[in-house]
Amino acid sequence: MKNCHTLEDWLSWMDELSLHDYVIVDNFLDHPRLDIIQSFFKTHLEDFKKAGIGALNDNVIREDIRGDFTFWLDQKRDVALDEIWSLIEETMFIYNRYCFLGLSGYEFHLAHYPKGGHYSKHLDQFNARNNRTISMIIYLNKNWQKGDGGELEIFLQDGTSFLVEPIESRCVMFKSAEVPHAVLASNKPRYSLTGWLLQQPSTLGQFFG
Ligand SMILES: O=C(O)CCC(=O)C(=O)O
Ligand SMILES: [Fe+2]
Repeated sequence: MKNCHTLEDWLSWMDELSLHDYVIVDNFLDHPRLDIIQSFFKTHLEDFKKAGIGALNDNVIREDIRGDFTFWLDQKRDVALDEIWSLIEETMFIYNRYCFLGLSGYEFHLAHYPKGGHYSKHLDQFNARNNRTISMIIYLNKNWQKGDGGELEIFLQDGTSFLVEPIESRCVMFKSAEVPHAVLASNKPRYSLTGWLLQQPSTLGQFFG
C-alpha cells in the first residue's frame, strides 16, 4: 500500500506540534486504511473491557472520571492491522528524525465511548510511569454531527480551551506530559484508535490506563 503522506506534510505537522504542543490533522487515514481499522473494530466489539485509570497497582475503574471501553492491540497478534502499524512506525521515525525525541516503542488501543461516556480532564503521563511522550488519537466516527457531543477539549497554557470534534479520519497528536485534555460526554457511541509513542518500550500497556 502506498504511503498516505508526503515528507512536506509531516514537516508542517511537526512544526505545528513544536509551536503549540499539539497538532490536528484531517484525513490522516486514506480509505483503504480506514476500511482496515473499521472492519477490525467490528470484529472485536465483544472484546472491549471497561477502562481504568492510573498505572500499575493504582489502576481502578472510576465511572465518574472515565466511561470508555478499550481493546488493547498487539502488533504481533493483530497482523490484520499491519498497514496501520507501518503508519505508526513512520510517525515514530519522523518524530525521531525531525524532533529528536528518541522514541522507541508504542502502545495502542481501540476505544469505545458508549452514549453518555466521557473522560474528565487529565494528562496522559502517569506519575508512576513517564514514558508516554506523544499521544495520538485517530477518530473513526462516520457522519459525526454537531450536537453529537464527544468533543475532545484541549486546555492551553493561557487558561483557555477549545473543542475538537471526533470526526472520521481526524488525527490529533499532542505532547503527553504538557497538554491537559478531556472528552466531553458523547451523545452516541464514539470510536477511536488511541495510543502513545513511548520513550521506553512497554509491553504492559493493558495493565495501565
Ligand atoms: O478520545 C479522545 O479524544 C481522548 C482520549 C484520552 O484522552 C485518553 O484515552 O487518554
Ligand atoms: Fe488522555
